[in-house]
Amino acid sequence: MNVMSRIVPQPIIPLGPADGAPAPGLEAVAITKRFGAFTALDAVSLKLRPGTVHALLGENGAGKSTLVKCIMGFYRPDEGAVVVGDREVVIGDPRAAQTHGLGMVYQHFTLVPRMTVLENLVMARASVPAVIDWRAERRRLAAFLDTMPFTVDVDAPVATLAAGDKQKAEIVKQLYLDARVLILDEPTSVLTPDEADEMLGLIRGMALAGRLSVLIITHKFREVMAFADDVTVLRRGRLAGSGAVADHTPDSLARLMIGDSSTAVPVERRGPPGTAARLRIAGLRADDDGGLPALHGVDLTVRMGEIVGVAGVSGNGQVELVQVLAGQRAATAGSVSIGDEPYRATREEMRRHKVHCLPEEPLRNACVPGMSVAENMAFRSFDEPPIARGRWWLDPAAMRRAALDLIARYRVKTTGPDAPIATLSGGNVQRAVLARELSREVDVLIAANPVFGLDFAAVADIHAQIVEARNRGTAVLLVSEDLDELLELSDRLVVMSHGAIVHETTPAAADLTVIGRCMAGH
Ligand SMILES: Nc1ncnc2c1ncn2[C@@H]1O[C@H](COP(=O)(O)OP(=O)(O)OP(=O)(O)O)[C@@H](O)[C@H]1O
Repeated sequence: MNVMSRIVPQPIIPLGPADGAPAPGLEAVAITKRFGAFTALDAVSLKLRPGTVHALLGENGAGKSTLVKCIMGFYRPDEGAVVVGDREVVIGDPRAAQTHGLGMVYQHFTLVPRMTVLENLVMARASVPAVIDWRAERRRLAAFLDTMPFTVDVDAPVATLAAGDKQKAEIVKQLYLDARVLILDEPTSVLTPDEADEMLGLIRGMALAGRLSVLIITHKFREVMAFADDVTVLRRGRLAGSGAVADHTPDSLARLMIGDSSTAVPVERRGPPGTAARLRIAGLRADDDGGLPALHGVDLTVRMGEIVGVAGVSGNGQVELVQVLAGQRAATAGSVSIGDEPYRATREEMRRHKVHCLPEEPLRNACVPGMSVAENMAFRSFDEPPIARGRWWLDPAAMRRAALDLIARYRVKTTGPDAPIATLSGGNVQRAVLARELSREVDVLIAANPVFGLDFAAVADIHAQIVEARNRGTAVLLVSEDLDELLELSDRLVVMSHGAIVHETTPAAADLTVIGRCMAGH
């Protein structure tokens, strides 16, 4: 335990969630939210019934996060009200949401990795005593966990937990903070399908038992159909439909989400991959941020016109591999070559070999959040005509024109090319980066979870573009945590575990049990 662990007796405070009172419902009534001249939510209402799971659906940029942020006090709605139980409440900030029994679990983990679960939970409380009685806190948490349908190792540092356990710890944290209405923003996107089902099953069980009311943002119809009682669908900031899930099918939900717009037709892989190796990785080693070895000698070849899928549980070196190939991390040993030339991922080499990267978390890893959409879209082209004029000058009008073209072609939802890219919805940041990277000639494409957080129409679009690039001869290294995506798109599939390639197969010959075992490190 850390330096704060001085032991001083403290009274044990009773915990709310196990006190037997049923969880309240939540209502958002005619919420309107404007950003300048843009109306992100237009009189949207949503009713979460007590003790139920309610799915919130909508394409990227439909307004789901904005609605949730209005409920949780991150934003003040311009009009409308929030009702918890039978009382209208004004939630000025997220701390106030906590006092009304509202808790939020995000897509990305928020617990401090180096602290234990217990330390995280105690430190997250609204008021933390100056001197903490860790023994009493531990007893209190153990008693609380006894009332839960799952266990979490409270003494484990969060960094050592598997993704599913981290997400459980995030949920435990909210319940420990007395949340009775839980809002989950794409909670399963970092989990394997089994972990997702387990977590959603537990949540649903707790809702059925009346301990929780749950609002869940998700893009996965399967999860809606299997785990939600009710559904609300948003389209372009308006309510498109709502009702019991039992009255819907995935098709009817898809229609509510996108109206009459069409989705991309799947593209078949045409012809066998080329014979010439384009990207060759040999004995590649690299350290992680903490200086510990993350890549232990990766050997991998991608041919022209081939998609090589890299499967694996996150945290097995995939991030470091992509970073080395993108020039964001130095290798400690081994080599990478493109064609017959050594490749060190300098800007000049990336341009010459037409190497393009779609990293994870593009807002963090591939954008400057405060810069405009147009500027971010020009990162690849600002020093070339027509945007560059001579050696020193940029032509802002040419940059804007190029951005307007990409915004239209890649259907990026933004108020315009001058908007800071951080104001776009998560999915639309992703689209903007994809537009920048895929709209040029691409010989080598390195993509890490390229459809993470995208709605189903955008997923179809991006998948079609990746396969089209492959059919044109691009060598594609596709790193993904979604095995279905890899099986659908790849010519060849490898499994990465503990920083090395441990298995190779084709999708046709793939044995899921073997892949699962390799992913688990056995
Ligand atoms: N702070 C802000 N300033 C300006 N516009 C914003 C801001 N926050 C959100 N928007 C806009 O509001 C709209 C709704 O965004 P929101 O993030 O709610 O969408 P979403 O449905 O959650 O999408 P995704 O599935 O991509 O996460 C988007 O067009 C977005 O650009």
